[in-house]
Amino acid sequence: MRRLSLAGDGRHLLVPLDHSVSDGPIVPAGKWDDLLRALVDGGADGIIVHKGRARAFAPDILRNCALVVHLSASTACSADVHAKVLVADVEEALRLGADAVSVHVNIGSDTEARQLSDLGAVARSCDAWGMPLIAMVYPRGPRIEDPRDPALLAHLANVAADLGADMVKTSVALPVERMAEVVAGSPIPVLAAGGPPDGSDLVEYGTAVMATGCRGLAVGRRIFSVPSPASLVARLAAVVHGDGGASNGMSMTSSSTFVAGVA
Ligand SMILES: O=C(CO)COP(=O)(O)O
Ligand SMILES: N[C@@H](CC=O)C(=O)O
Repeated sequence: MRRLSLAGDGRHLLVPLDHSVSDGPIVPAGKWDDLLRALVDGGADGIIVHKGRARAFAPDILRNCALVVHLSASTACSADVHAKVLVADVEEALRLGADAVSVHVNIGSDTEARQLSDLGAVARSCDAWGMPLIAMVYPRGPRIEDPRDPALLAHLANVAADLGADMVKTSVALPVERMAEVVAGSPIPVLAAGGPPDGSDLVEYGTAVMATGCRGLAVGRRIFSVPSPASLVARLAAVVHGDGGASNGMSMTSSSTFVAGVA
């Protein structure tokens, strides 16, 4: 777990890059190494990728940035986009040099039961190998009325903890201040997933989220779609690791037609 926090303060700035499976290319194929270098230079604590992608970049590119191998997948083309399935296992992640693995569970989806079973099985394997497990547990599907409800999100954090995850990554409550209730109800550290739902300033949002007691941020498209990811990551890393970040005002304009938007 220490490898997931460069400052050793138990806080984490993770950059999920699993969108290439769910939604399509996030940057041109030839730009992946540049993106990774920018994230590392900016001070990201870790990246989250699928197994094939982890094989595709130079092993030394991450230096002391942690590698989290994501074990779940679904695509936007699916009849049920919320039906995540396991596409890799802990042993494969170990062979790739992963510092942790992540599993995605959509609570409230039609396939929730199978996804919970998958999380339990991966947790068992993580326990056997001493592999840290991040559970991405989201309220998504036909039975979810308010995906930003703090009580619901606290329930999800407990699902993650009780099934054996070391950290839970989930949606942020609205209003953001009420994320403190989720954190207070969670036996394990909570990572806030995604950027502000209204598309507002990411650094200000991250500051407000960290103030609720979240142990870190996991932000993908609001980072990889800006022209200068390194400087944005540096500002977010400062927020996460404690000095509150530099001044706001960086352009959040998307640089391309690749995956963009907010969670
Ligand atoms: O956690 C995430 C993907 O795994 C969040 O990604 P975004 O920040 O792009 O919404
Ligand atoms: N983990 C996310 C991927 C990017 O948004 C998801 O599958 O929904």
